[in-house]
Amino acid sequence: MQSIAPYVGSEVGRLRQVIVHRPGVELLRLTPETMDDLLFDDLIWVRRAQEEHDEFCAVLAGAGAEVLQLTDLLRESLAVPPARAFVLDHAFDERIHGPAATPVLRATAEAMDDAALTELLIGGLTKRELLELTDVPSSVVLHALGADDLVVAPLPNHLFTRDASCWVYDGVAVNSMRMPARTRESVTYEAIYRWHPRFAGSEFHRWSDGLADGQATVEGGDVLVLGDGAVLVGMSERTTPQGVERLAKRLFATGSADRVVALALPSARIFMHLDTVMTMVDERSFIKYADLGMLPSYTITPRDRSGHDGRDEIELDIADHPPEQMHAALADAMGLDGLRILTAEQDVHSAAREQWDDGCNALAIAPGVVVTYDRTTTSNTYLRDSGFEVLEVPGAELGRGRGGPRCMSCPTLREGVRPSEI
Ligand SMILES: NC(=O)NCCC[C@H](N)C(=O)O
Repeated sequence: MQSIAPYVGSEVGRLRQVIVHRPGVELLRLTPETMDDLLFDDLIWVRRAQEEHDEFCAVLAGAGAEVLQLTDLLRESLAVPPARAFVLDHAFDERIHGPAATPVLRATAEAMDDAALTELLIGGLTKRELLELTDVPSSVVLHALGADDLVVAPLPNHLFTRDASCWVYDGVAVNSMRMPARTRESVTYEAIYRWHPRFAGSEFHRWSDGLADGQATVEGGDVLVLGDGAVLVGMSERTTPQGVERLAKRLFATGSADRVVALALPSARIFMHLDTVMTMVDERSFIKYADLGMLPSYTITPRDRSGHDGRDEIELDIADHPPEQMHAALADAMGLDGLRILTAEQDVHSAAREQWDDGCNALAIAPGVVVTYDRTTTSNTYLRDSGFEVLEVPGAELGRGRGGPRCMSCPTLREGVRPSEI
């Protein structure tokens, strides 16, 4: 097993290792009644989504990246007794399942082998399935559920491995998630990074405390590792100023970064994460949704630390930038004279449709080489005409969860770039 320490030095450097999640039984739990709460806009044809995802993985592997499946990592982590205990402690909760059902659920799960437990944790469990496994004492919570209602919620958004954890330089944020449907995803990553043999033996920093962070939510779709000590964070529907502040302080305390640009996005589902409207495609270029416009931003830097020590002592300097300075502020943080902003010319309806279909959610696998969905034809053609290599993957089914190639990838090893030398 490879034991190179995880490190993500940039947004666009060569991708060496990445965590993905092949969609599975959890997507079969979506129904017209549950899909809204589970943050999907439509039901998925799961077999086709799996084929699409397999093509996505083949493109990443073909480009030289080691592709790690989240399911494998979780299953292998569960073989480590403290990881198993941690996951069981966090998956079943009296506040959700009630005091009568919780110990029974936990004991039922504890008796499962690692593969079955992995499927339960990601795929969820209905009352009928539970009753096939065990006798349940009188539980008002279970009594009130229909036979096919879910007792343990599925995690269909694990498909978007980017969000619940993100690596920034030599550390990882296991994120506190904004939406209830996604909070348990952080438990999976905690187990993997703390106990999976691939990660447990490596030294890396922690940029957040995941489940304990409460309102200080950050989601990886809002975090862009610009390279050379700079980070861009979208304050969005999902990422709060509290989360940005904690991330900045921790990054500065270790010296892993010294510039964080926070961009104030509108709080709306179409702009749910920064990477749904703006992604980096080479060392100085960003693809940007036409209707995003110019937004206010702040550049956060560490104040001179003389006289202080210890990470809690880090103080921040915050420089405000009005909307018209958005690109200049970003370029400045990157040590560049200017940025190349790529926005395809198309009518407003077509632009809105392509954004919704993740046309801006490009995953760079090397500078100037990006993976996108095939359906965003205008954006893809525009990128090619602008000199980029575009590797298309099918997204007819995967796209219904509102995430594209960047959302579906959590890089764990990626080379750095030095924008200031471009
Ligand atoms: N980075 C991303 O934009 N991820 C896509 C997340 C989609 C998911 N259905 C969600 O609403 O959280």
